[in-house]
Amino acid sequence: MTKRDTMKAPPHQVAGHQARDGKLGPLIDAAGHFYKPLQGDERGTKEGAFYTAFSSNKSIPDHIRKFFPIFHGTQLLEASDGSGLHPHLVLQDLVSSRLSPSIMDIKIGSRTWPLQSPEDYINKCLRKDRETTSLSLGFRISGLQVYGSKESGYWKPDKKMIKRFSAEDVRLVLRKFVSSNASAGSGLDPDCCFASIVYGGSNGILAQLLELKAWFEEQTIYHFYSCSVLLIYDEELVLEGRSCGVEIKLIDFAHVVEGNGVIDHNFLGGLCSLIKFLSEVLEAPKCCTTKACPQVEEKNLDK
Ligand SMILES: O=P(O)(O)O[C@@H]1[C@@H](OP(=O)(O)O)[C@H](OP(=O)(O)O)[C@H](O)[C@H](OP(=O)(O)O)[C@H]1OP(=O)(O)O
Ligand SMILES: Nc1ncnc2c1ncn2[C@@H]1O[C@H](COP(=O)(O)OP(=O)(O)O)[C@@H](O)[C@H]1O
Repeated sequence: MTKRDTMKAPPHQVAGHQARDGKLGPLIDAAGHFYKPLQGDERGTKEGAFYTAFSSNKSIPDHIRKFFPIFHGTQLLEASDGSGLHPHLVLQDLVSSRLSPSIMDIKIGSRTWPLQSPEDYINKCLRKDRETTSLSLGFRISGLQVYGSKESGYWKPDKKMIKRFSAEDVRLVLRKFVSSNASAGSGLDPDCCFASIVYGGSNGILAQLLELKAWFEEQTIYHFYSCSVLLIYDEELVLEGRSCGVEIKLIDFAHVVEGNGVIDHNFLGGLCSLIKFLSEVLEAPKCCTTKACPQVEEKNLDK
């Protein structure tokens, strides 16, 4: 059996290029590695160069480094599209240790392209920024899945639907992401059962985003265009009242450029906006009364 035979497309990928229908996309192995193929043109090289420089940059504090996937170098592997050997970034698989992960990919920044990009690329990105909430909110949802139950599986809206999300849809989806009744086509008002444990608390997503924001208020090394924050939690752990599986991670560094002593206002602005939206969910949680959230209540009573 070759190494490629033991690999598969990531079952929990929520956005980006996918290894299906003979296309080039990421692969995972059973040892917890996520292999991202270097994209053609200069994007792959740029992302590889970013990971290499970032990994050895001593000025990155550990409490910030933990928000980035661990980088294990590059490897030549049989590509998912059958085109033969292709260089892949070997990254930490951020979700392999989870049973039923709920994940959201949020592309940060009202501008997703660096100033020095070619004109046709700028036009393409500008169109997407205008058609989505990037320009109006400073971020856009690129993909998501929310775990429902063994029976209902995941709510994973398709790409076309996600691209049409308005600001109001984003508000709703951020509530659904932490609700126990967020299944497909569910017309129910999201119960936000998990909001306080996933978004709130000292280890929750808001606290982590604020830690990241504090770094962005100071760091002038990099400007992160078209980079995403992944929000990840595992309902199994949250139902046990544990916030340890709640994480944010930054991914997608194909368009990172040098900061040259200037604050990354574009990323920082998007981050502040996202923080505001999540705070609003917590301020009006409409949840976790005994009635609305029996599962959490039962577990807590058992303790
Ligand atoms: O190729 P497309 O049109 O699917 O665009 C990709 C984007 O998909 P989208 O349609 O915006 O959801 C894709 O976005 P997501 O990761 O899916 O949010 C990336 O922006 C990708 O850019 P790169 O790999 O970072 O250079 C984008 O690839 P490039 O446009 O840079 O080739
Ligand atoms: N290290 C990782 N571990 C697990 N999943 C990942 C990792 N990196 C990316 N992903 C998944 O792949 C998707 C696309 O990743 P991304 O790096 O943005 O690729 P692309 O450049 O094709 O847009 C993300 O939305 C996420 O679901």
